[in-house]
Amino acid sequence: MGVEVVVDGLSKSFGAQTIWRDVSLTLPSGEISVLLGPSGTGKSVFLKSLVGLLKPEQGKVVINGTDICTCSESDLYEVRKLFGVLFQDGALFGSMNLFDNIAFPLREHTRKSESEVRDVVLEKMEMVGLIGAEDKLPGEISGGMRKRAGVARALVLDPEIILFDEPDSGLDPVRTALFNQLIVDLNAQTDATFLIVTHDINTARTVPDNIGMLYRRNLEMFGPREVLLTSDEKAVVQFLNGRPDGPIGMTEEKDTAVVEAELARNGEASVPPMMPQLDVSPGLPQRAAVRRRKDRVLNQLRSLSPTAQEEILKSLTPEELALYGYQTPATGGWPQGASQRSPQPAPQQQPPRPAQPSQQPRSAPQQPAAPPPPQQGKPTPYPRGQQQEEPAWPGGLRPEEDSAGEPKKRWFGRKRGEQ
Ligand SMILES: Nc1ncnc2c1ncn2[C@@H]1O[C@H](COP(=O)(O)OP(=O)(O)OP(=O)(O)O)[C@@H](O)[C@H]1O
Repeated sequence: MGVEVVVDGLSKSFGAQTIWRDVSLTLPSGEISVLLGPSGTGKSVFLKSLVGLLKPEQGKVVINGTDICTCSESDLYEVRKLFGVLFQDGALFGSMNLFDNIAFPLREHTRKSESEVRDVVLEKMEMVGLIGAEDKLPGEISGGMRKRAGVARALVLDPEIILFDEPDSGLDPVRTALFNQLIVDLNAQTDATFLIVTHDINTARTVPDNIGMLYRRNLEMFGPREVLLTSDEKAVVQFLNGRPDGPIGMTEEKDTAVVEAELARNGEASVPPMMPQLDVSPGLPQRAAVRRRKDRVLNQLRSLSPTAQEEILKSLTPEELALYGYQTPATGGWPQGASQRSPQPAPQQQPPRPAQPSQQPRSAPQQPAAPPPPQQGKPTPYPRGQQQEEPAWPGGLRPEEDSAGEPKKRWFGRKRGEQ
């Protein structure tokens, strides 16, 4: 299983230019996260900071207990071995064929024999659908194939964290959709922690488990996909709809009065409806992260926005609803923010392993409504150590204590300006 990446209070500037400040988020183990944001908001700078290529002035990036912002060079070298990175253009050596490009990290960083190198390279080329193209030069293949070769090279050292910097750049919509499928399939096969930086709205809507957005030098929000994809924040709605009218301008954010005038003239856009998350391709193992995520998100459900709660509950099968102790009201509709927990404790049994439970929103089962139960702890179906109930929305902030015992905010649903 991939490792968790904990980012805490990270700030980065270049001279007088603040790129972003006080960024805190956790990339959950083995899950797919997407980082959105208008051009120039520092997404690539963020990726480089995660691998220690850039040094933020403040904050921590903790991976396997090591803060890579302050650790020694030798510790940083060790932590970097956990990463695979897909750069925008694949970053292949133009004079080497694909086989040698993909073999390069193995020959540089391991003592594998040539026959072992061959086995690994062919295995990874097969995973990305490039078998048969071993002898091609990067200049002889399409942009999509170059990206897949870049992914194969990122995979050869069996990384636990994989970063994708705009995997859709330069790809047509069909190739982008195919690449998105590849990302989901690779996540199922590796169970590594994925972070994707993208501008592609379809990618954001169909691939990740979690989404964040950088905007106005802040992490506007980060959390389960349902939070951002149902958000009515003006910048998020503008971004998801790809509209010119809204607070995001050409270079900087626009004046409030200009935004108001634009929205009054053109009408406010609404949040596009949720799309189902992509399923893995037939014949591949299910993503182990789906089950872990469900357990994690259901544990913090009450801290999320009402619309996100509703979407998350709609994605559960009736069996899962019962297992987690929720049931739908008789109307079949979800009350705003009142995800109802069944008064009956969920049975202690192995959870079902549905084929791909979160793929299609399921129609709400028609059951009698349960009265709102007293809030009480309930064993999780997928226990992973001590987990705590989250505070109820609004705010959605995840209180923790810092070393001075003061409450500290991290993670989900954090909005600009909220303390
Ligand atoms: N090494 C550097 N030195 C100085 N400024 C830099 C450096 N790297 C990035 N920047 C600046 O940081 C800002 C954010 O750049 P970055 O490439 O991270 O944005 P981005 O969100 O990835 O943009 P895009 O979506 O267009 O790729 C830009 O203003 C850029 O000029």
